[in-house]
Amino acid sequence: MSKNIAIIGGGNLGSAIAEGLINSGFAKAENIFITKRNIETLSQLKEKGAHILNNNKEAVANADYVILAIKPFQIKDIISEIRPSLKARKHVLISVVTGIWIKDLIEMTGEDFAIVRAMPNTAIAIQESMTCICSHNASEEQAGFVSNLFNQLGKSVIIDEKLMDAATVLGACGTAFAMRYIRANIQGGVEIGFNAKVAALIAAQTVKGAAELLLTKHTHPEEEIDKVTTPKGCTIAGLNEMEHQGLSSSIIRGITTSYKKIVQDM
Ligand SMILES: NC(=O)C1=CN([C@@H]2O[C@H](COP(=O)(O)OP(=O)(O)OC[C@H]3O[C@@H](n4cnc5c(N)ncnc54)[C@H](O)[C@@H]3O)[C@@H](O)[C@H]2O)C=CC1
Ligand SMILES: O=C(O)[C@@H]1CCC=N1
Repeated sequence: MSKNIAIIGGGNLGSAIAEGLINSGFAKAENIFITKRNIETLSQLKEKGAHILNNNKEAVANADYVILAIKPFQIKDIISEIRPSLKARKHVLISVVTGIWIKDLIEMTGEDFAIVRAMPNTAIAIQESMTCICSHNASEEQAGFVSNLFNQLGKSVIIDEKLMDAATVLGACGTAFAMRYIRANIQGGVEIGFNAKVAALIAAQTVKGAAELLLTKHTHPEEEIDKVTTPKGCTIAGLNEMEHQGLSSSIIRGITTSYKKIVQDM
């Protein structure tokens, strides 16, 4: 029997999850119940056959798995609103809300629920997310279902909840960090002769190819670098200059600064 999935909050992430689940074939559109206060922007999902609602309780009542994809400041009110429709032995709650811990969710729902925290990134829109997952009270079947769900939307890994802030920085903020690296390549590419469009294509596909090498061959980055660097050649000259200017150090410091910001704010 196919499971019904409610997505509470059809914004950037919520609608991308719905789209990815339908496009991958993991869920039929008719098994998805997605909510938003103003449902007009969800018309594409409606055309595909998903249930578009502005009633969270109705979505929950129809679902087995409930994905919470709203902003952190909204979660308390929304859980109070849907709480009467939640049934402990029926519903599994999946929160992608940044900085909301399982203990916070238990305070809002009570002890009896299977609760999953997931940290995806915006590449979920094209089924290329990296999603870190941890769970509480979930049966093997429920945890397996959630892992399968996120594996349809990219790759997933199970982590300890204490690493969720670190996952947010490396996996979710990481998309922005990678974009800035690509942007710098475009700027450099224009300075050495390409127009911006061609420079953007070369920069993005080169970064994609480099990432695919590591994911496919399971090699260490330095092993791949050795294959590119001709002795006395231009690659090592450029790389060493980047390191003299602090490339690795600035990335490490950016990551640890983001991490300190999350830990201090939450
Ligand atoms: N953007 C990112 O890179 C990542 C975001 N997150 C987390 O995911 C969550 C959602 O993020 P986004 O999709 O980017 O935000 P968003 O603002 O695009 O989506 C939230 C949606 O919830 C809807 N909403 C507001 N009140 C509602 C209500 N009472 N009932 C139903 N829907 C309601 C809003 O209309 C909006 O469409 C946030 O908690 C964020 O921290 C997690 C990982 C990465
Ligand atoms: O910048 C932020 O706070 C959020 C967390 C993950 C991505 N965006």
